[in-house]
Amino acid sequence: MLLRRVYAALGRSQSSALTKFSTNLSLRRCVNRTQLEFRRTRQNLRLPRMTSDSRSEEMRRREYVRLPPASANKDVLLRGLEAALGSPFSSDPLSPPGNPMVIVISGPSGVGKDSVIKRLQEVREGVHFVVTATSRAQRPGEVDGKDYYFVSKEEFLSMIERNELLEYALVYGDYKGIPKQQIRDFMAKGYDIVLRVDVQGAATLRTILGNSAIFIFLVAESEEALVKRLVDRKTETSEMLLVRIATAKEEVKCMRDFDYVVVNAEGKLDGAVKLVESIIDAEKARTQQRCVRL
Ligand SMILES: Nc1ncnc2c1ncn2[C@@H]1O[C@H](COP(=O)(O)OP(=O)(O)OP(=O)(O)O)[C@@H](O)[C@H]1O
Repeated sequence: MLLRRVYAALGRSQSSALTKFSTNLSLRRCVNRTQLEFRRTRQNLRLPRMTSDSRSEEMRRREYVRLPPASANKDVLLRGLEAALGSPFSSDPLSPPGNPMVIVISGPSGVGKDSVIKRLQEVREGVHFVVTATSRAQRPGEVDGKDYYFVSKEEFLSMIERNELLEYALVYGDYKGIPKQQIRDFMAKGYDIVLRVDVQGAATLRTILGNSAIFIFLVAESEEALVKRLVDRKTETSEMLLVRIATAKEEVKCMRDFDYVVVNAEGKLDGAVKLVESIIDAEKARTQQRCVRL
């Protein structure tokens, strides 16, 4: 229909004249393509050949729609083009609205998950880091609703029963889980959601969310760098370090199950955060947006 209008506005003679005299190669290609598409559309839709009635209607339209010359006043030219096309130009955005998304950040212990997320929240607006619910006792200095949602074991079990958790795990005798409602609430406000889980948690989330979420695997630049970082943190005993390092060696093998890998190199935290931001931006530019349903 639109192509027919264009043809009506141009008229066959003008159309071929445009093709003949256009020195702009891309415009010529565009015109050729338009003509080809018009022919194809006609064939695909099996549009009826013009009857004498429809032909006279086209003739009438050609008389009414007189395109102003390109040298005309811009407003006049725009109105003329709109009239020829039969509808006003819309100022609505042409790109799809960037859906709020769920970003799962995982990686071996000590790689810098907390550091990257903390920095990401400082430099980027519209990102909500989901506060995990836990049945663990509150430690001095921890803030309820900021570090964790502290709930009793009974409360946690009833949350499981009511299917209120996206994923949960029993870690050293304490429950930890991701409340679904918090994700729904913030997504409804347009926030992108960041989840921080260990590698096993990420595998569970992949089963639940499939490709609707983005999975990012954080790594250090080398095994040696990771070990040094863990040692420097001075939060683990030698035995705990041994377990964490052995686990990390296994976890790195899961990298291929993730969508992206981001290197958090020594002293280059901002570089890693920038790359995470670029991933989010690129995902927002996808023509086929991921869509999380909980
Ligand atoms: N790019 C970096 N360069 C140097 N040190 C870093 C970098 N990123 C993080 N660190 C440091 O490494 C240590 C571990 O970081 P962090 O606690 O964020 O890791 P994590 O992956 O959240 O660990 P865990 O899973 O054990 O909680 C911290 O002392 C942090 O300050």
